[in-house]
Amino acid sequence: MTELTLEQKQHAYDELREIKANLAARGWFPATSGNLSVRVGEFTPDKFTFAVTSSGKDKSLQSPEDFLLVNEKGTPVEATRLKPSAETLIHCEIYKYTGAGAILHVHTMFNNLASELYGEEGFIPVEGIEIIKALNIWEEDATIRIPVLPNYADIPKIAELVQGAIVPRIPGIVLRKHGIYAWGASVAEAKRHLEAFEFMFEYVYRWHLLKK
Ligand SMILES: CSC[C@@H](O)[C@@H](O)C(=O)COP(=O)(O)O
Ligand SMILES: [Zn+2]
Repeated sequence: MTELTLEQKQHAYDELREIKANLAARGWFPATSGNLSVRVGEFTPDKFTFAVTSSGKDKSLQSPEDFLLVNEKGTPVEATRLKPSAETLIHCEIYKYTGAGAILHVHTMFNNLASELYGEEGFIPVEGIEIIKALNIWEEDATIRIPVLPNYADIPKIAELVQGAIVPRIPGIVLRKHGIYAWGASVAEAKRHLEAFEFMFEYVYRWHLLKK
């Protein structure tokens, strides 16, 4: 596998900086929550590198210590005192089993509420709303199920469940009362998917209240 160039690394950090500021402006990183990553360079399911947010940072602020490069095991590939996101192993599993190019994780009120509303079912059903097309699902009145996993404190225990939870046409997994991981081939695609999911969660929750 060829070495990453400085330009590749800088490009990944620039992309992360831009999407981080965009999502922060929406209030999608309350209380230091959330993490983001972009894959860099060559990919095989057993060997890849990605840039990820460092752990515990206020993601609404910018600093020179916001990102670092890690390998497919979530281990830093360069000497650094930065710690990768506590949830890096979940990113590792998503990359391994989807080959995605970028992953965005946010905690929002609506993803937490929807995850709890359907937590026992293990998926959030979304029926027939137009924005499903943003996931590249074009059939009329499509019904989709967004997977929900339990929110164990032990991240490796969650990571073990990721492979089995991935539904090929649904680029996202929700952790119950925690948040969503949305991915795509690029940052732009992951952002479109994330925005669509968040719209769906708000719809599902509000519709649930209206129906009563
Ligand atoms: C401060 S609550 C959020 C964390 O526990 C975690 O869920 C999270 O999303 C951010 O962790 P981080 O290690 O900064 O990537
Ligand atoms: Zn989180």
